[in-house]
Amino acid sequence: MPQTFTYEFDTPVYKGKSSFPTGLFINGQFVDGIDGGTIDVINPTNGKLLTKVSEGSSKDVDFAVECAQKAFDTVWGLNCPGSERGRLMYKLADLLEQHADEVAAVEALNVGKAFSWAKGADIAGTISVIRYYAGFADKISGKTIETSIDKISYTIHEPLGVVGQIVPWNFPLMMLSWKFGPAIAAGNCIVLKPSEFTPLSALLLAQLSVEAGFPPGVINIVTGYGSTVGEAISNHMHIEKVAFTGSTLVGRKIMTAAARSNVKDVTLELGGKSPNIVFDDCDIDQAVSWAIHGIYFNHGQACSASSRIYVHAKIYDDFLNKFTEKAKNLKTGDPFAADTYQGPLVSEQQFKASVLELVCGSVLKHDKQRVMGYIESGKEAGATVHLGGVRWGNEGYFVEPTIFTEAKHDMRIVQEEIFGPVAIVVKFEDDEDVIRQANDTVYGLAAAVFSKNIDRALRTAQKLRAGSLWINCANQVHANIPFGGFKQSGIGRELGEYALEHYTGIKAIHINLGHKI
Ligand SMILES: NC(=O)C1=CN([C@@H]2O[C@H](COP(=O)(O)OP(=O)(O)OC[C@H]3O[C@@H](n4cnc5c(N)ncnc54)[C@H](O)[C@@H]3O)[C@@H](O)[C@H]2O)C=CC1
Ligand code: BAL
Repeated sequence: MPQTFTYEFDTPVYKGKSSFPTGLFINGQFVDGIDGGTIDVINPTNGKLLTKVSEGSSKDVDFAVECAQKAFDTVWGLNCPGSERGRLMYKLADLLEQHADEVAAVEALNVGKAFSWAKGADIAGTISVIRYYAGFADKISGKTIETSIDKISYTIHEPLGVVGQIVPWNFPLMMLSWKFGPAIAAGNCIVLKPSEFTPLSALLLAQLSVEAGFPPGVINIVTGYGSTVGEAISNHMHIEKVAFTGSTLVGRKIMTAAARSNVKDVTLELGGKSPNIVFDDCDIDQAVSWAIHGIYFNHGQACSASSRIYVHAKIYDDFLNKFTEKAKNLKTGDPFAADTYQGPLVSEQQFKASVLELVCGSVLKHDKQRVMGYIESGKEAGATVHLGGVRWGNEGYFVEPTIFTEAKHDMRIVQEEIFGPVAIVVKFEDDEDVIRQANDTVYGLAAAVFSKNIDRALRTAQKLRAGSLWINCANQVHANIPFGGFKQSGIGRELGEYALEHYTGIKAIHINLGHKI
């Protein structure tokens, strides 16, 4: 029998209790992993053990896929009207809303993000995404296609079957919803792996899904490590599609596994190094505020973080002064204090200087930089630490909001994803040259442009190679608007109607009205 995690929150912003099982959620029940191990879940605010969750294995993935397939063949997929799928999804969204404070508190505790952001961004975003796709559940249809007088043709958009979903730790519930929403609305059953660092909110959602009334086997959550559960999902012969959000390194592994196994469909939402171009004719105070949000939201742990800020020489000093002043005043500390803007990074792994990336468990592939490592590399390469650049406090994984200036284009801090509260501010003079610099990375996830001159803003936006383009704003996502990247930032789109295309297969029906052979 799996253990239960019970936590009494007695904080300035939330008082209440949360309690849910910490097992794998398979076929509508919480169960222990077949091999019986557990994973420690650490509180990033103090580095101490919060709880343990069951450690899944490839055998548990096999069992989850079997249960999911059975549900798909009997009570879900084509056997369940879209209106009923939508009803259950709306019910789940309502339950999340009723429990919003509790869910936000669990997310804040496990991830280290401020409770106010967890509630206002993560949980509110999750609810709106589930509602958005619930509305689509009974509106997914094909079309008739004209060919000739003796033929009727039409298409059916069918669910794929069992789909795998691998979720990261930066927005655990929100990234779950981006995958869960379109998959379930379209009639698929899911086998989902949360990050081993942040599994708690997914388990709480699993508990709420029982109350919502989802049939057993439709939603399966297998907690575990990437190298076991994640690989088992991407290699599985009966999983028809895998959706992944995380590092480009793991994205490559997933594509390889998908190709080697059953050529499953793959969508990947990977890294970014998004440029933010601030022209001299912008509203400077607004540009500063958005730039702050662009890079420091979620402590910079966002693939769409506007981490490279290019500022026109004419306003560079003014912008930098204002930006620095605001960054200095972002309150770092306890996620449950009312005025906290940023808490700790999610884990010791993300905080520390470098992580040894192992291939096949033993061969050293490379020494991967993490946030403090990137800060050190920026200093060593000769960039100027204009603000921060150090740990905050003595425990947990806090990093002070940091600004680098005088960075050269080829430095690692300018080219690689840091995934922490680290802004690189660069001066530019020429519009064409800044577009060239902005595009000169392996990533193409997002970009922002600030100008009151609409021609200049749109001309620049046209030339930037990015999946999301923000004009006079930054780091914005919306349930209705597709999100995803060009280049090595990924494949496919999540959110919006576009995401549904990745969860349906198109069947073409030809009806012969008399053509003889
Ligand atoms: N695009 C995004 O939103 C995210 C990007 N990242 C980037 O990745 C960097 C490293 O963070 P990590 O936590 O190490 O990311 P990661 O890519 O290792 O982890 C993301 C998810 O993939 C799983 N995973 C790991 N190895 C796997 C494998 N071989 N097969 C299948 N699934 C696997 C993990 O268990 C987790 O659920 C970050 O510094 C950041 O640059 C990380 C998280 C989210
Ligand atoms: N990974 C999608 C949202 C973000 O990280 O910005």
